Amino acid sequence: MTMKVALIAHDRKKEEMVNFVTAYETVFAKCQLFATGTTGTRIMENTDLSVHRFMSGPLGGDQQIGAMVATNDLDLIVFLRDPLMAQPHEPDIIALLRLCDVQGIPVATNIATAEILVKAMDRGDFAWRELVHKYKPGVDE
Ligand SMILES: O=C(CO)COP(=O)(O)O
Repeated sequence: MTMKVALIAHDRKKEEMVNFVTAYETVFAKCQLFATGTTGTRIMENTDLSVHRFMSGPLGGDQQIGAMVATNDLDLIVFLRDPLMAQPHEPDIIALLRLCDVQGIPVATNIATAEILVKAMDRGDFAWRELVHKYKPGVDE
C-alpha cells in the first residue's frame, strides 16, 4: 500500500524540512505526498518529488490537511513547528494535532521523531495502517 504522508514546516523550519526530505528522498518517492502551500513548493523546488499542495498554512492549509486526518486518510504527518514563534493561525495548528490524536495517526513535530518514524515506515512498521484503511467506517457512521 502506498503511504500517504503530509509534510508541513513553519518558516524557520523549512530549510530543515527540505534537508530532511532530501536525505530520505528515496523513501518519500514511494509515498503519496501532501503539504501546505509554501512547504510543498520548497520541497518540489529542491527535490524530484511530486507533492500535492494545499493552501498555505495561515490561509487554511492546516485545516485542509486536518480534513484528511479527520477521515483517517493520512498515514504519517511530519509537522516541523516553530516552538519559538507565535503563529497567527495557532488554533488551526492545535486543531490539526488534536485530530491526529483523535484518529491515532503518527505525527512528528520535531526532526528527531520524524527520522524515527520515517525509518519505521520504510521498514514496514506501518503495515497496520492497511487495516485502518480497510476497515475505515463510512463518513455517515
Ligand atoms: O503555516 C504552516 C503550518 O502551520 C505552513 O504553511 P506553509 O507551508 O504554506 O508555509
